[in-house]
Amino acid sequence: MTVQPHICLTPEQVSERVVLCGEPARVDRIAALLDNPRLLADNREFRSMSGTFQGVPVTVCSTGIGAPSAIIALEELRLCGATHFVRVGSAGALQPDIELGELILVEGAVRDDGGSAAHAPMAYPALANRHLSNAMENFLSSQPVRYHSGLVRSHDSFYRDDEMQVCEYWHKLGVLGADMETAALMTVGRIRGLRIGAVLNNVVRYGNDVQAGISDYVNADDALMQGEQLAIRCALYALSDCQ
Ligand SMILES: O=P(O)(O)O[C@H]1O[C@H](CO)[C@@H](O)[C@H]1O
Ligand SMILES: O=c1cc[nH]c(=O)[nH]1
Repeated sequence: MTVQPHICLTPEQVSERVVLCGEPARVDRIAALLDNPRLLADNREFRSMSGTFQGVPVTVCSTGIGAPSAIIALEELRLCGATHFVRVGSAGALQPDIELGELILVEGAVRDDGGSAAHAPMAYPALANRHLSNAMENFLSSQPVRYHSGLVRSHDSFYRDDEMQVCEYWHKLGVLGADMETAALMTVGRIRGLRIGAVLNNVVRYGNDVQAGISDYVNADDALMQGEQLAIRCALYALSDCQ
């Protein structure tokens, strides 16, 4: 029985289907939608719970902020037998028509992070698994909400001196939003033969203050929490439905 060093889990505890999120507290909110939820481990940024959704065993694990810890979680969960992963994350919009609490279904990610670069040259794409994406699209198109599908940019820092110019650059190229882990998960996941999808909740309007937006999310603003709940349901339906 090998216990993985960071997530502190064994293969006996981990399901094939996993929901990933950055924030440890979000693990509890995701597990609240599972039957028979139970805490598995809580070490550093890696909090994990398990349960079932519509009869399908699901593990939920937080990855912390940024590519390095996301890759650690992904690799250790893979070594425990996980195969299908959906990231339920938050993002800042890079387009003005994306409202707070609206979701971005990620087709692929710009690899502007350092973690994925440690695993593959930059010419290698970061793409979502089409089965998981189709399942998420089926779910979202059945809901009375607006959502967006396309590219996001994964980065390593909000606090660059040229942050505004960087956002404008990717905005002009039609990228929908920014997060910090999706590109690394999709790159490393693809190399390892895993299925990776991502659905991101917009917590910052394009051009608005990132720190204020993230603070509203931390303070459980209503629209942002509704977006999160929808993203969680979307991920769980896709994981329980997808081959
Ligand atoms: O809300 P999570 O899933 O952590 O995602 C986003 O929020 C964090 C930054 O505030 C980064 O991890 C970014 O990717
Ligand atoms: O603007 C934002 C908000 C959340 N996460 C990001 O990476 N960027």
